[in-house]
Amino acid sequence: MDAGLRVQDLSYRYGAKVALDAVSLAVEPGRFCALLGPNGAGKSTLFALLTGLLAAPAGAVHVAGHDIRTHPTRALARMGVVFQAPTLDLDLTVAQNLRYFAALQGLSGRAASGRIERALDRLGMAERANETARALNGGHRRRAEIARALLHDPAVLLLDEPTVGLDASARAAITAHVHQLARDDGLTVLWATHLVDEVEPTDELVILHQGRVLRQATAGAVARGAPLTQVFLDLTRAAA
Ligand SMILES: Nc1ncnc2c1ncn2[C@@H]1O[C@H](COP(=O)(O)OP(=O)(O)OP(=O)(O)O)[C@@H](O)[C@H]1O
Repeated sequence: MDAGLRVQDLSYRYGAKVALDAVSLAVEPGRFCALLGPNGAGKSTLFALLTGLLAAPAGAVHVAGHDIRTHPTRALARMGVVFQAPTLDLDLTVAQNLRYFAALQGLSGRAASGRIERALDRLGMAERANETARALNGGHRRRAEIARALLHDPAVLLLDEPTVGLDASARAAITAHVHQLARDDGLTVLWATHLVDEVEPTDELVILHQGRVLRQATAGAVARGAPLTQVFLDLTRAAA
């Protein structure tokens, strides 16, 4: 079974506004793919299509081999999602937040406890399980959300600008954790961002601008020895 993520010729428009124009990309298991685009590039629209919140009139999405259009339940069962807007209940503890989500997935009792423990451990959050979400800093809240997205053991993890609003050290820690999840656990990761410093040279890189894919290769191959920030600015300016 193909555990990766495949997007083929995906297009979407809001009225007359074209938000995505024939976008294709593929991410293999164990790979971290940065979807890099300036504001308005179409990243959130792409995420909405990948998660079934919007339906694409054209194109196809396969999650771990399952077509989101014909087998949405199977496709979504293999996907973990961290949306841009925070969604923890601040009055609950970290563990309670995760237990609530586990219950929605049909997991309870010892099975849920084991998964919660493992997921928190993967994000370096085990010792914070009994703190309320409100007591956590922004970085730890984000890590709790990522742990929650891993509870049902997805093959594909989508994160939509997960470091928005975090300070530099929290950003670096979260970016490193998610790279490690791809590398060590074989997760397929799609990480949307407009911040070039979150991309490592060996990452897959998809540069999205005004709904179109401008480049797709490893970050090192896209940069070709130049600073990636400059390459990104030059590409998006030239296509403006
Ligand atoms: N509901 C909507 N109605 C009309 N246009 C929309 C709507 N949502 C998004 N757009 C437009 O579609 C394009 C893509 O927007 P989208 O939010 O997907 O980009 P983004 O890359 O996620 O941007 P950001 O980084 O600012 O979140 C933009 O030009 C945006 O103005």
